[in-house]
Amino acid sequence: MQQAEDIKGRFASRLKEVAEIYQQGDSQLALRRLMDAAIDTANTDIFDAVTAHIEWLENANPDEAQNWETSQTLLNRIAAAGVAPRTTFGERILEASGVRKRYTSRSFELGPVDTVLARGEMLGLVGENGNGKTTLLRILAQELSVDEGSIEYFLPQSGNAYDLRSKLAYIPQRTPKWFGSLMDNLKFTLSCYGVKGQANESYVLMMVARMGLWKYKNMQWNELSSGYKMRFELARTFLRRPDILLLDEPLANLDMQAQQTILEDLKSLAGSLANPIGVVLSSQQLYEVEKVSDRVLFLRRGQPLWQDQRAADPGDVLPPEHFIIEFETQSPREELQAALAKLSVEKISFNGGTYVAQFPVEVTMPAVMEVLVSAGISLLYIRDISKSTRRFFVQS
Ligand SMILES: Nc1ncnc2c1ncn2[C@@H]1O[C@H](COP(=O)(O)OP(=O)(O)OP(=O)(O)O)[C@@H](O)[C@H]1O
Repeated sequence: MQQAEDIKGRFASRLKEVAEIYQQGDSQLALRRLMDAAIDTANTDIFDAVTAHIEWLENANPDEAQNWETSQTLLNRIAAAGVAPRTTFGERILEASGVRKRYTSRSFELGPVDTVLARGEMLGLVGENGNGKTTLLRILAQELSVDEGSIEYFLPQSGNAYDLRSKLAYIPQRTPKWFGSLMDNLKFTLSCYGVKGQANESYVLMMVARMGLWKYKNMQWNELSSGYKMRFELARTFLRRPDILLLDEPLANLDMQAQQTILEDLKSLAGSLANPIGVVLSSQQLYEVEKVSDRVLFLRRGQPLWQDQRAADPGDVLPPEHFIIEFETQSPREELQAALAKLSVEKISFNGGTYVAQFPVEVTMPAVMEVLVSAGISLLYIRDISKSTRRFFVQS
């Protein structure tokens, strides 16, 4: 009961947030958030109203005021329809303990990996090529067996291996080619779950709109770019309503803008109020993944390093022990060392074109900037990586 009241309150505040985003003038983002709320209603009349709105936006090219007026009516309808939660946000759905896998032919060993995943949570798996990300994802997807350790899934009605597999969605790095139109493929997927007729059409169109595929709905596989192929895979996967989504390098071949949009979309779809899911995604795009993930696991030569190595539970985030920056400069190294010595620099290393400097934890970015500027050192780039798993990349 308490949970239902809580979700009602959160739904209302999400709708309020959408209205605020419209008023701030970011109508693209507002529309995506409006669609997330619409999907949470699980109401096909609402889906039809939203897709009619998308069609109108495409054809009528309204100004901001007209757009806001019709969007507001839609928001009121979504508020009246309400949210129908199917699962509980935040409950633990996966627990891996002491997972190990060996490939003796390559003398590669993964693990031991211990981790947990909750509904609505995103776990980022980062590391350079060949460090075991795909192996771990495939183990979590039940595609590979473990040599040691165990994985427990806490999912309803997943008593046998087939039921469990239907609740886990794994999107590999290279997805297979499909035939026919994008729309027909999505309709077929949904019909396999027993959704037929008008309800099928309404739900698929809603998902097509949400994933930014509206203009591409009649296109075929070879007419879509890598980014839109990934969007199609995500649409198809979300129609299956998995409990756990495992994605291998979904950002590969995408430009920066497309990477950001996919990550934000994943985050908000995972955090759905009606149907929150757990997401694990692997990537080499460390900063982008860190921005949206609740936790990050860094893999180096199969060994897991958590964002916070001192935490008893991988979910805990403790304050950093050092202040660490990464930067680029063309100034001489001696000048740099002399300037940073004023802040009791503990370590300076040069790694792949960038410097990394470690200081006592009380040092701040403005203090660093001040000593560098007064020593006449010009910077090409600077970033605080005290909390980032980037510090593991540079310590190897
Ligand atoms: N089926 C297999 N048999 C033997 N060795 C394998 C197998 N699959 C992967 N490996 C090896 O295990 C190591 C980890 O590979 P994995 O694909 O898990 O890493 P990754 O971090 O996902 O890298 P990538 O992004 O390149 O896939 C690599 O050395 C790889 O060559």
